[in-house]
Amino acid sequence: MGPLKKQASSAAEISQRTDSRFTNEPENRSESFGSRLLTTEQDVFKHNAWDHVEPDDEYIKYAEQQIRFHHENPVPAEKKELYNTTPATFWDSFYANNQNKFFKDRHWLQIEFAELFEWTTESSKFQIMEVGCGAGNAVFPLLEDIYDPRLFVYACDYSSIAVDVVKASKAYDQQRCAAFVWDLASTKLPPNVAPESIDIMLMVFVFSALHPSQWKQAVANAYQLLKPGGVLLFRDYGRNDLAQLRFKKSRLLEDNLYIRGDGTRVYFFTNEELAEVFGSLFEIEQNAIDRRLLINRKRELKMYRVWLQAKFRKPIK
Ligand SMILES: C[S@@+](CC[C@H](N)C(=O)[O-])C[C@H]1O[C@@H](n2cnc3c(N)ncnc32)[C@H](O)[C@@H]1O
Repeated sequence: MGPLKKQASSAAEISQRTDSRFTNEPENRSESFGSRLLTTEQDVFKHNAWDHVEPDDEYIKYAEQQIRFHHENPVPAEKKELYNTTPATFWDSFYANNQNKFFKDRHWLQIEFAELFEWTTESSKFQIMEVGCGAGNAVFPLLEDIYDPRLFVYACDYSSIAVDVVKASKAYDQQRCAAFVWDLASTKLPPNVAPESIDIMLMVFVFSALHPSQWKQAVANAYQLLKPGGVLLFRDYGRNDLAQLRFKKSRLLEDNLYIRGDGTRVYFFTNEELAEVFGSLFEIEQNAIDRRLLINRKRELKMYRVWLQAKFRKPIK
């Protein structure tokens, strides 16, 4: 029997999945990756956004120019260590300032990651774990949308303030979820989660906060926590996303790794990198680019957003 769930959101509800500084996630999406297609270039300034548009030559030139500029103006050498030694403290300050007011709820999960809602299990439990849960913008919609008593959700983050925010929510129910501090790049697994016990792991805009030297450990941790046959659902920034190109000087830490104004790190991935990093342990079920062209109609400006979405399955031994 599948989980008891609230039915797929209405168009109005889906349109609530609006932008945030981090994601600019598509609005009004009723199917995977959106469906407003630009068929003739003459139409481009008729709407605010188009799906699946490849960048034009002008943008490609702009991208190359910006990346060159970033390399000519990196983070000053003496500051690099600060950002890499205690990255969680910057997220702590972020949540101390913003609490749960920053991110929008991730209601698009029902469309992009239907696995979260369509499971069947013979066992008495179905366990979902979100790593980098932030203020709970994925966890709480999941708990609300899936009523099944067999569901248990682990929500962890390396920012203890984020975890406090989750625990302080009225929707936090200890019978149905557990929030705790854990660093995805740690060499130790979380003591309260049994190895090979997780059915689905969710990583939404968290992998980009790691330093590339931490990727291998993070992937190994995810692999160890997932059940054989379990799946890791991934969404994060893609290479040459507008958020990358817009960085000013003194923000580039390393190739494609930047420091935001608030000190948090962000990396911009390619599909090839994901295939290399996850493919060594996981079967790749999806490794897709979600592109969206945003239009400033008044200024006739084109802005390209790029996200990567992937599904990595732990093989059954
Ligand atoms: C951009 S926010 C996304 C939050 C949430 N996933 C969402 O979509 O609303 C990234 C989150 O990942 C957390 N994070 C970054 N690196 C982490 C790590 N190594 N281990 C655990 N959490 C981490 C940050 O503290 C932050 O809460």
